[in-house]
Amino acid sequence: MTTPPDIIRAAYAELIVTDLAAARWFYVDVLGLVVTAEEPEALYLRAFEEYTHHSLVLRAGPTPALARLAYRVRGPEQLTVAERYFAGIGVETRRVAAGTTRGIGEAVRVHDPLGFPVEFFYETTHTERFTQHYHRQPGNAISRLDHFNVMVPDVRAAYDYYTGLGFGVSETIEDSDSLYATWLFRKPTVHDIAITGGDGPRLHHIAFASHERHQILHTCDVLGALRAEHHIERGPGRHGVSNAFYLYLRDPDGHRIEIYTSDYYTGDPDNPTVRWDVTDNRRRSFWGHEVVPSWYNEASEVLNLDGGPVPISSPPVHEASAATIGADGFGVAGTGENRQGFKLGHQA
Ligand SMILES: O=C1C=CC(S(=O)(=O)O)=CC1(O)O
Ligand SMILES: [Fe+2]
Repeated sequence: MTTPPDIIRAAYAELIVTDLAAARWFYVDVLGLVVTAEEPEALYLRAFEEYTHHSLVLRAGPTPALARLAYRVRGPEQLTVAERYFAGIGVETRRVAAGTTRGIGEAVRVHDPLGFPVEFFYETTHTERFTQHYHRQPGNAISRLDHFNVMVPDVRAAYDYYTGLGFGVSETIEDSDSLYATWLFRKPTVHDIAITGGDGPRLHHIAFASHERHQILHTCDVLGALRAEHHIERGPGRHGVSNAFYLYLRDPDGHRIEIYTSDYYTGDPDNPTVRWDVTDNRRRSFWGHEVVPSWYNEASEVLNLDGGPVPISSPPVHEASAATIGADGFGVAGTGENRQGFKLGHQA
């Protein structure tokens, strides 16, 4: 196998939204993201600390979906490295010209082994960093994109794929015979990508980071004041995994967005992996709050490199799921066509 591309970090995502005006209200008016560029069918948004052209593209389309996850690589020469690596593992690989996405240079796009549309790029149009433009920043100012979270039927296969790309493993949720979830990084924080077990390939969420917990709490107050509290899905709260203070929102199309702060540094080569037992009810919510079932079973479809939907498959039903355990939040009673609803794990 050839050398993998030198990935720096999770850099941007492109989401398909069915009502661009409604999405603009959510991401710009409510969350305060900065509009770098605006077209009749697309918005290019960035957070206050970012100087690359965008970290989120919202593109109008018929069905809500993830069009692309994009990682920035360390230099233009890494595009050829990426082409060779992904061709070597036998996945569809395409080089696209500069400007295929506004503000992004030449890039390599792949339909990765997990079924996700992923882009690797280096060149990007620089924009003004608004880090100290406090006069522009709302009370819930978001600083930067932090990570992607993807839902896949085979967590172990995703773990192997991403560690093969040179990602470090910061945390896991596991028991003696299963890996339920894992968090992997290239930048020296807890993760650039998290893997959640479930029907997939689907996008679980895109996460942005704020500097302060009060900025996250302000988003909750803003949504309450606007009578838009239904956009709050889970939290605010403190994660066990990552230690971050979190809030999960659903945008007008149902895409999940996390706002997150206070995780930790992982940049030393001997950074230890934190392994959570799946029955530890503090793993997802450190204060023991139950996780709402929608967080475990709803996620966004993904598109292939031609913009068509990618078929979804289900994970094998874990024998432990037949019991009511904290098997990562819920067990699925029964099997096959007898699958019942979901059982929430017992909160010890
Ligand atoms: O960013 C994250 C950090 C922690 C968690 S969890 O709910 O604590 O597992 C979920 C998450 O992947 O969104
Ligand atoms: Fe997250």
